[in-house]
Amino acid sequence: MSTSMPDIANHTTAQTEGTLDWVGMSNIEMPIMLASKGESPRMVSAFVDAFVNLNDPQAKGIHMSRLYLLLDDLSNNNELNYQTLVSLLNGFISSHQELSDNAKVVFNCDFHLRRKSLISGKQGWKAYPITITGLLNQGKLSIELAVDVRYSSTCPCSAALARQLIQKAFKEKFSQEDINLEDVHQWLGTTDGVVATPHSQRSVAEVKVKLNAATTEFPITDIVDLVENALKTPVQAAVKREDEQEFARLNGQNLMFCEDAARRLQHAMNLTTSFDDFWLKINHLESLHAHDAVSVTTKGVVGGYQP
Ligand SMILES: Nc1nc2c(ncn2[C@@H]2O[C@H](COP(=O)(O)OP(=O)(O)OP(=O)(O)O)[C@@H](O)[C@H]2O)c(=O)[nH]1
Repeated sequence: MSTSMPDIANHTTAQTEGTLDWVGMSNIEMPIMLASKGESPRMVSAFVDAFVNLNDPQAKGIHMSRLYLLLDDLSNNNELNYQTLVSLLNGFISSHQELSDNAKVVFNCDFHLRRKSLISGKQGWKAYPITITGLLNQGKLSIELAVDVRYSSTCPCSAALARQLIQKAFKEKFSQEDINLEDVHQWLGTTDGVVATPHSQRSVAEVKVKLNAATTEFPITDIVDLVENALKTPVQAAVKREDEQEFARLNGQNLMFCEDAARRLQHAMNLTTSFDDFWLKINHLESLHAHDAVSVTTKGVVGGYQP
């Protein structure tokens, strides 16, 4: 049956000749069983990009269906882990002999983790947007994991300005003679006592790492833990009042410009040897401004990530 069908990709030549860096499909929707370090494999709803290069300047095109079916096989019969990702890339190339020698696959999804509340012992789900990218370029394998971690940042400048107003209100309210501990304590518990509050903002740390050859599992939870421990104020899932109060304390004790957050993370990332390279982008979605405050840094590897 299929022999009588026109096969443009095989039997036609290019109208205009030329090689192409990447040809394939993007945003393929697929459930994927994702394996990651320390977690049981779980089904994620992924958007996948699959590419090979087109080396033959005269060939009409690549065979999209072959890439799709290799992905579909992974989705149906296997789990996505370091080894199956490498096999997939090899399969992309071996299914395109004479046409391609480079392959790339990108998986985008949310990865859900149970996270503990700060004090109350409750737990809740948090979704972390992740991207896993596999690249086979001139035989060289490169696997990258990107994770977005949301947190809260309170502006140190705003905090200092608020403190100044609080000090001023205190001087206006009390004179040397009539300071009474109970009165001051009482007054501090009113909005007149804390006359100004600093602004804080929901913030996003975008982290990309190059996994090194010794890696056998995707270290998603390790990266999330590293970022959240360094920044101290991750957004929360289940929150009772005691958790909210602790969150307020942590915000007050971890005042951060976007530069502070980037340096904290840079320091934490430099302490681990698990990654060949890293790239960080800190986004403070300002509540003072309608624009964001942003900082970017990398490990500084020669020939590695560029800011
Ligand atoms: N290469 C290419 N294929 C496309 C594009 N858009 C849609 N397709 C379709 O992708 C389908 C699959 O192509 P192939 O993988 O070559 O399909 P096939 O010839 O049945 O499969 P093989 O026998 O394995 O070569 C074809 O029906 C193409 O028309 C495009 O922009 N480029």
